[in-house]
Order: sequence, then structure tokens, then C-alpha cells
Amino acid sequence: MIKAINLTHYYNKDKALENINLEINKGEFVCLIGESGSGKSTLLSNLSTLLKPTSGDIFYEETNYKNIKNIDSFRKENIGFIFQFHYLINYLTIKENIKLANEKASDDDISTFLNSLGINDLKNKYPTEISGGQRQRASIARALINNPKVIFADEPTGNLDSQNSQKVFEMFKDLSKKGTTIIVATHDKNLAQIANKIYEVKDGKINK
Ligand SMILES: Nc1ncnc2c1ncn2[C@@H]1O[C@H](COP(=O)(O)OP(=O)(O)OP(=O)(O)O)[C@@H](O)[C@H]1O
Repeated sequence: MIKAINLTHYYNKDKALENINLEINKGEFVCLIGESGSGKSTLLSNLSTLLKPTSGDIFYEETNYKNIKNIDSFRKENIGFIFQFHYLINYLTIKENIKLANEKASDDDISTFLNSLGINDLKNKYPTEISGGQRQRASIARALINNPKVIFADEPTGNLDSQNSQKVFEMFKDLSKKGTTIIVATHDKNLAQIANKIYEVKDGKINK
């Protein structure tokens, strides 16, 4: 579903990724692990269209990223993003935050959806009224409301305790079983064990 061929990324003259080749299949849950500075975020950002490779190619199904005309609508149609800090709007309730991502979703749709994630009881609360773990689950809900085919998450549990981190990874596992492709950058080797596939990034290369 997503394929990188000879992906190399430089920040000015500094090489962050070198000749990465990988293929991720539909419904796979993939973790990119590695030490700080190894290149996980750079790889995730390239695979998710947020950064452009210096050289090499990335494909989504048969489409080369270089040939995507309208990248905004491509992202909106296909991709859900989750970051370490949740970026929910504190002045809107959880339900309103989700509506912001998809104005077409009805209240009933949102309730059914939040129910399936086990957080429907939080829908009328504000982000400041719930725990960090619940906020992260709400931000996952927001990333999912458009039913993305692929989810990219960069250190999604970076500010969570181990119990909530585990819950988030279990949520990813469930989603992947339902067919969503999940790609997560994490420094946490233990949490990563739940994934179908682990790639270790070291000095900008995939350690096989
Ligand atoms: N915007 C940037 N400009 C210049 N160099 C950068 C930039 N972002 C990352 N780098 C460098 O690229 C290399 C890879 O960084 P990257 O953030 O991808 O690593 P990482 O494995 O995600 O690290 P961390 O776990 O600390 O987030 C590092 O040497 C880093 O200093």
C-alpha cells in the first residue's frame, strides 16, 4: 500500500535518511523504532507526505507522491495524523473538536463512533476536563472520524503513562485488524512489540 524506494532525505547538507526501502501492506500495524535522532520522525514525515524526499520515490498504492496534484485533498481523503501533543482546541468540547474535522458527521454518528472507542461519556467535556490519556484517545477519534485508510502517529504516547500508552497501542491494533493501516514512530521498544512489523531506524538507515 505504501512503498519507499531508495528514499534519501537531507536537511540542508545533513543526511537524515539514506536509501530506505520498505513496503507496508494494507491493514498492517508497523512501528518505526530507534534512538533519538535516528531518523524515525523524518521517515514518518516522508511516508505521510509532510516532507518531500531529497531523492527516491514513495508510492501510495500505484501513485507516486510526486504525481499527486492536490496534496491537501489527498491527505484529507486518505490519511489521519496523530502527534505527541494532542492539538485539541481547549475551548471546544470533544464532540465539537471532532465536528471540526468532519462537519458532515451528525451527533448520532459521533456518538456511535465514540462509543466504539469507549469514550462516548466524554463527548461533552472540554479537553482541560479530562486526563492526558483520554485527550489522546479523543485526538485519535478526531483522526479517525474521516475513516482514513492510513494513520500516521509520531510518538503518540510520548506524554502518557504506561497504562494509557498500552491502551492507545491496543486501539491501534484493533483498528489494524479492521483494515486500517497504522504506522507509528516510537522510541518505546516494549510497546512496539504489539505491532505486526517493526523497523529499526539507525543512523538514517533501516537496520535489518
Ligand atoms: N528540521 C530539521 N532541520 C535540520 N535537521 C533536522 C531537522 N529535523 C531533524 N533533523 C536531524 O535529522 C536527524 C533525524 O532526526 P529525526 O527527528 O528524524 O529523529 P528521531 O529518531 O525522530 O528522533 P526523536 O526520537 O528525538 O524525535 C537528526 O540528526 C536531527 O538532528
